[in-house]
Amino acid sequence: MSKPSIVIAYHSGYGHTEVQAKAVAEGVSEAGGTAELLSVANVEAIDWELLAKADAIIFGSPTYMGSVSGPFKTFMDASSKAWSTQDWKDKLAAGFTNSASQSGDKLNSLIQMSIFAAQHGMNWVSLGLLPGNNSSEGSPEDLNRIGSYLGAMAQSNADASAEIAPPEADRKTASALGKRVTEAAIRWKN
Ligand SMILES: Cc1cc2nc3c(=O)[nH]c(=O)nc-3n(C[C@H](O)[C@H](O)[C@H](O)COP(=O)(O)O)c2cc1C
Repeated sequence: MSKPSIVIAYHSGYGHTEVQAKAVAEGVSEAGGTAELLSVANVEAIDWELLAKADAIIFGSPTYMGSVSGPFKTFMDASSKAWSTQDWKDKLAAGFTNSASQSGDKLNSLIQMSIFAAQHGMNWVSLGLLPGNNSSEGSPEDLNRIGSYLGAMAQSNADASAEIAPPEADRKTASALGKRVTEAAIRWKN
């Protein structure tokens, strides 16, 4: 069986969400998938063919003003052409987001992505990790330290560069999402 093709369609204004996207890609490769990083920053340059051929699409956006970023929303709206022909129907989907605050209303971005995937007839894959850092035994180094279920969340201090933010725990959480989607895609293809 050929390797599942997983496209990571993301926007990142200042590089932090791109770090998360690259960590997702690492998880995909580790689990035996082919990861393609696709920036959607320029809607005119999006490779729609690549998306149409993927087994799974993992969506990623920073949370800006409590929702997905403007460029990511432009990509969502431009995908209405693929929606009209149901190009992405029955593919797997998942999502990740990053913002400065611990919450920062990141959940809203993941909800937007999951509804977007449903409109395309896709099957949403959750994060599949228990929450970390939620007991006296926990620590900020825990996997899923922010305690998300719908997708992978990351938090980047507003004054920290993408060299150091988001921190390692959030990068590992993003990799775990890439791994989970790839494993699901292998089962889905069988
Ligand atoms: C226009 C704008 C709006 C933002 N809104 C939020 C927000 O609603 N919640 C939050 O926690 N952080 C917010 N932030 C902070 C970003 O989410 C954070 O800096 C993130 O790491 C940026 O990711 P990027 O480097 O991939 O663009 C906002 C930043 C910008 C530029």
